[in-house]
Amino acid sequence: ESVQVTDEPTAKPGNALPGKVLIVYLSRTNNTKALAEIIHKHVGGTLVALDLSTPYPANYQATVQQVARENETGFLPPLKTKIDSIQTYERVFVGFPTWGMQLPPPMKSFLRQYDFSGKTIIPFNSNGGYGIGSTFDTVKQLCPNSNVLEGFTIRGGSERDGQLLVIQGDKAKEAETTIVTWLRKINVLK
Ligand SMILES: Cc1cc2nc3c(=O)[nH]c(=O)nc-3n(C[C@H](O)[C@H](O)[C@H](O)COP(=O)(O)O)c2cc1C
Repeated sequence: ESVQVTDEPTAKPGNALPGKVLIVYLSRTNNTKALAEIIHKHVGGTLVALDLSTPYPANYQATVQQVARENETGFLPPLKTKIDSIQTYERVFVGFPTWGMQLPPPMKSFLRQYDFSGKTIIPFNSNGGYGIGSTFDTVKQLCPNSNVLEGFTIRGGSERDGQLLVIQGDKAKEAETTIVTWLRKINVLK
């Protein structure tokens, strides 16, 4: 089962808007997880890692090939993670890497599995240097009755080139600064 962490923001308490927040992220090499933790520090809420019933292979190339097949066939991998009382959340942050220039299949599973009507959806992304691809557009397509806010994207690792967790140390501090600027711009932080 995934670990769920619920608490108030640790940074500048009182600066986050009222309303229950859920932060759900998919992360293989922990770059997107680092972004999720920064958001959680400032906004609070419930932090949840998206885990699969059957994890992807450890091997990178095997994973790339499996994801390509899943994208071609529209296969939605079953999730181990279950969210209790999703209807109680007003704002849902969804974090994911770019995989094959698309939204990773497990995040497609998540967005298809629950009803996000009337909620605010806030995407965030890390990628290997090729950008968001179609990921943000797919989030909008899968949440037609939600208010999807401007997303956040940053360069993360490049597993293909042996770069795993990059968003740490000075890079995590830089990411925090740009994330806080973005959260203010989209009016999630005062
Ligand atoms: C299966 C797979 C496919 C990927 N495809 C892309 C891609 O199309 N474009 C890109 O910029 N990065 C791609 N990447 C790199 C990841 O987006 C990047 O390393 C990201 O920071 C990983 O996030 P994570 O550490 O949270 O797993 C891919 C990585 C994996 C594992």
